[in-house]
Amino acid sequence: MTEKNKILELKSINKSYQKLRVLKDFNLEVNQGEICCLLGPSGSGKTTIFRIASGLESADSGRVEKNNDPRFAYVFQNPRLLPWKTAVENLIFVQKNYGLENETKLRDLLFNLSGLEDFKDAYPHELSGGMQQRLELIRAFAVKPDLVFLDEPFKSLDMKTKVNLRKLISLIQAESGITIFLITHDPEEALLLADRIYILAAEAEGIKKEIKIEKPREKRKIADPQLYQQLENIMDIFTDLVSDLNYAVEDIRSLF
Ligand SMILES: Nc1ncnc2c1ncn2[C@@H]1O[C@H](COP(=O)(O)OP(=O)(O)OP(=O)(O)O)[C@@H](O)[C@H]1O
Repeated sequence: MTEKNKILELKSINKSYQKLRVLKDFNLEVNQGEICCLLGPSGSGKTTIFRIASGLESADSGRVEKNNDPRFAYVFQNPRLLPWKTAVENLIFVQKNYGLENETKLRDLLFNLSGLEDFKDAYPHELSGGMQQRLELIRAFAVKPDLVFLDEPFKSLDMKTKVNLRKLISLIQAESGITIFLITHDPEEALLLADRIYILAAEAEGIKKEIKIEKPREKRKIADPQLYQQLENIMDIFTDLVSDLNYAVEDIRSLF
């Protein structure tokens, strides 16, 4: 990879599961120090892209290029914490892979920022779903990664936890310069967090549109006319992808 600002690039990726073609000649790039978001409807191949980009799964053909052997960290849709280890032991466990187990100050900072400072010695089953997701998130940052993959990290979280997690990600990213690759189906989440959004079409059609959000993250509000217009544009694209059920109107009227 020659361009300095790219940390990850997917080139001409093809992927099928049996007869189902999920990715066809798919291209995408993630730039150093940005929050890059992949936004798409359910089943459009987001998790498949995430797994291929992060090296958890191989493509049928195509190339994944990385710049300077970046350190990856992952946050999955459902927390994958080690149930037999306490919260702090979960962090130490992943830090050990990189010789970072003595980074006590970093761990303390992450526990404080996430509001989990009183739960360092709790086991995952003693934490609520939102707390587990926060722990999973700070565990990813605890390894001082170059690139964090977030696969729908806010799924099934309540509003307050979502807002807090967004703030946490935004602050750490802004101050550390860590690159984030966020996967989501929620346009609002993408607009509030991302510097750049790739909108994914359904059925192996690739990227439908790329949007850059210039406004500083801390000043973004969905009610802002500019951002709201972007949201409308995204919703229009999504609406095009939604199945038309009008064919059933007569049947619904007659059968109920
Ligand atoms: N291991 C697998 N074996 C067979 N089919 C698969 C496999 N993984 C994914 N698929 C199929 O590939 C398509 C894309 O799935 P993927 O999970 O990448 O989509 P997604 O956009 O992440 O969806 P969601 O938002 O619902 O998680 C789906 O039709 C899914 O059924």
